[in-house]
This record gives sequence, structure tokens and C-alpha cells, in this order.
Amino acid sequence: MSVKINVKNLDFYYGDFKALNDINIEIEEKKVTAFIGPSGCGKSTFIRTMNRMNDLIDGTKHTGEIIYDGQDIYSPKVDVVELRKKVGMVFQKPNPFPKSIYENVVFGPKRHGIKKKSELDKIVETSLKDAALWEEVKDRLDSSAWSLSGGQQQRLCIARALAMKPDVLLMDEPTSALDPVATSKIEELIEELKDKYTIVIVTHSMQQAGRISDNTAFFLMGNLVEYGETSRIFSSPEDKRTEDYITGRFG
Ligand SMILES: Nc1ncnc2c1ncn2[C@@H]1O[C@H](COP(=O)(O)OP(=O)(O)OP(=O)(O)O)[C@@H](O)[C@H]1O
Repeated sequence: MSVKINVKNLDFYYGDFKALNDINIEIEEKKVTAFIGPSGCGKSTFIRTMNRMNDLIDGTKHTGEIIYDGQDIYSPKVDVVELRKKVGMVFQKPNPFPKSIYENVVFGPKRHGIKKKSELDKIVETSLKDAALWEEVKDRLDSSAWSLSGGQQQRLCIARALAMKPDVLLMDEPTSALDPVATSKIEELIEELKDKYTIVIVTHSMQQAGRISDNTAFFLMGNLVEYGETSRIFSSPEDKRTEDYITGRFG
């Protein structure tokens, strides 16, 4: 197995509150890793540390390391803008910009200095194809992104992340605001994307984790209780707390 992100002894604090406690995990390359656990256990906090989105919140601090591409992402040598380009993120609620479909996809590449129309056109087509949205929007690229359905908007947000040519895609409950049909489209898409990208997904749905992930990590009150192959975690969990959670006996 090839490790893409190696987290070592990570503690994370909001002010005095310790939200993550001594997390150690190896995220496998080109696999889907699901984070599950009850509300407030630290799943979102943890996924947000992986591209330093928590830096935007005042009063946070951490100890430990997140090794990506051979170095700690919190090292002063790391350029956060470059890091977020390589480790892209898709959020719970689709959040396209109030711009056209085309402009949403090229937003990042343009900010990174790509100006040539032919190059931008190519990025739009490739990213939308990879996000399984091209066929639905190719004749209306100039329409507002807000004219799309929720599921289409979320695929557009995935296309927007893919336009940056990321290496890792972090998804924080990407289907929680979507209906079952749109959800299954995103799940199919994730299945396809893992050929090219390392994917980490936070999900409230154990069924979803079971359907789409290769590995599952179960969190409880800031601790990583158990981590392993999804089929094993769901069929024979080693920790009683994992078993209670996946069988619905938790709490
Ligand atoms: N910006 C913040 N400031 C202070 N505390 C926070 C902040 N964000 C999260 N927390 C706290 O950190 C803990 C973990 O929250 P987090 O959102 O990571 O959990 P979660 O497992 O993703 O929950 P959910 O499934 O409900 O989204 C919670 O106790 C939460 O109240």
C-alpha cells in the first residue's frame, strides 16, 4: 500500500478545548477513506486540518504532524495556497460562486495565472467531464451556476476542485444536502474519481461509507477509535464502541 497522507500524534485545539486527541492514521493513495462517528466527534475538524482550513479560525492550535509529499503541511516552508491546490475540498452545502458555470470552473486556474482562452476551455471541458456534469451543461456554460439543481451544483463544485488538478480531494458530507438520486450520482462519481485521486470523505451515513469507501475510520469524542478496511470494520469491528455505533446501539 502507498501512503498519501501520514498523520502522527495530532492534537487539535479550539482555544482551550481539545477537539482531536492523538490522532494517528495513514491515508492510502487512490483509495476512498471514510470518516464516521457521532455528531461533534471531530470528523470535520480533522478533515479541515488536512488542507489547513482551520487556520482561518482564530485561536486554534495543534501539535503533531501531517506528512504530505514528504513534509509536514504545517512546516513554515509550505505554501498554503499551493497546499490547497493539491489538497482540494468540497463542502457540505454546494457553494458555487454567483457566476456562470464556466467562470466557476476557471476561477482557480485564472487566479493561478492561466489566461489563454483555449487552455481555459480545455480545463472546463475536462473538469466537467471528470465531474460527470459535462453532458448536462455543455450547451449552457454561460448560464448562472445558481440555475443548476443542488446535485448539479455539487458536481460543479467538484469540477471546480478538479480544475486545480488536485492530488487529494477532501469531501465534508458532500451529499447531506442532496436527494437520493443526486446522492447516488455523487457516489458513482466518487467511485470513478478514485482511479485518479485520493479521496477522504466525512459522512453521517454508514450505508454510504459501506458503499463507497475502501477504508473507514471511526471517531468518538476527538479520538480515532478504530481504522481499517471498510469491509472488516463493518463485519468484525475490534472495538466494542465501533460495534455499538455501526449496529445502531450507540448512546
Ligand atoms: N470553530 C469552532 N470553535 C470552537 N469549537 C468548535 C469549532 N468547530 C467545532 N468545534 C467543536 O469541536 C468539536 C468537534 O466538532 P466537529 O464539527 O469537528 O465534529 P463533527 O464530528 O464533524 O460533527 P458533525 O457530524 O455534527 O458535523 C465539537 O465539540 C465542536 O463543538
